Amino acid sequence: MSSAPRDALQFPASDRGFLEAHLPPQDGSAPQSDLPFTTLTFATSLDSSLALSPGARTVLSGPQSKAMTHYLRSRHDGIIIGVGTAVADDPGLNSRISGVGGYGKEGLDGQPRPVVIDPTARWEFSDDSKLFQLCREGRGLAPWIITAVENPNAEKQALLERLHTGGHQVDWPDLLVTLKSNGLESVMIEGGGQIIKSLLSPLSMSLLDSVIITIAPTWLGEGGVVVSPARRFDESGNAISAARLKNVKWYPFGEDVVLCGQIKLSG
Ligand SMILES: NC(=O)C1=CN([C@@H]2O[C@H](COP(=O)(O)OP(=O)(O)OC[C@H]3O[C@@H](n4cnc5c(N)ncnc54)[C@H](OP(=O)(O)O)[C@@H]3O)[C@@H](O)[C@H]2O)C=CC1
Ligand SMILES: Nc1nc(O)c(N)c(N[C@@H]2O[C@H](COP(=O)(O)O)[C@@H](O)[C@H]2O)n1
Repeated sequence: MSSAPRDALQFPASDRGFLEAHLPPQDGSAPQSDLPFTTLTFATSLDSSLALSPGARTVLSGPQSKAMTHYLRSRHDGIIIGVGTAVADDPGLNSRISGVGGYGKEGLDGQPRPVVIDPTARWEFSDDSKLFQLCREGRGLAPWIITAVENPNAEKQALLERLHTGGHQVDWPDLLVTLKSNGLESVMIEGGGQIIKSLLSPLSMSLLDSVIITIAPTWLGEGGVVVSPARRFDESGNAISAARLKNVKWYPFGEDVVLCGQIKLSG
């Protein structure tokens, strides 16, 4: 066993139990599907903001819920973010839980595959980008980038055309099926605001198996990156809620509260 890097996080077994019902099953009991087990997870303020402004990396999670997020990362095969998040945060997107590959264990076992949705290839990554540093240091997997490149080969072009349904909107079912067929049995989607809004649309929300949200006891104030799905209306034109959770459980976690549930699809 190699020694754990200094940024290794502890997430004790006593804290793991409550999450189990909300995570991809480990015992092979997942139903047969072309889709991966998909978890939407992010941290929000009391005024539903993910960050102080679109370009600002903002700490919301306290130490325990941050460790929880890293544990969630170790329990999924992939992490999806939008290019806005990649540009704003220069994120690492690895799991820094002690005992995971690269963190006290040889190899990269338990490390999720970072997947960046970047339709116009505007993320200007370099050797210094955190994702690439971690990969070189054996502490994370190399990212996959879902993009439209200028001169793709025929196979890649066909894939991109299938995934993009017009504008820059990814076709979520196609993307998820493609990720599963490339070996990702489970994915967690971290954000940011636009990606979450798109997933919570009526056409996409049924793709979510689990929702795990950290709520931090702070208001970020006006101008934040707000999570607010598009308004929905009933047949009479009256506004109805855009999305709602069922089977809800709340867990106090340090100063934060972690909300777990599933998307309620009807009623
Ligand atoms: N607190 C938390 O847990 C988290 C916070 N964040 C924060 O969120 C902020 C970033 O959020 P935001 O600015 O909304 O950016 P996003 O990460 O949501 O990325 C937005 C971009 O992704 C592309 N995109 C969005 N939706 C789709 C879609 N349906 N199909 C295809 N491409 C799509 C578009 O790229 P293009 O315009 O090029 O077409 C869009 O501009 C950052 O400040 C980050 O810190 C992020 C994750 C988690
Ligand atoms: N769970 C959670 N809590 C917060 O307070 C956050 N700001 C985020 N952000 C997400 O984590 C990414 C950064 O990850 P690394 O620490 O660099 O690995 C960031 O890009 C968001 O996706 N999440």
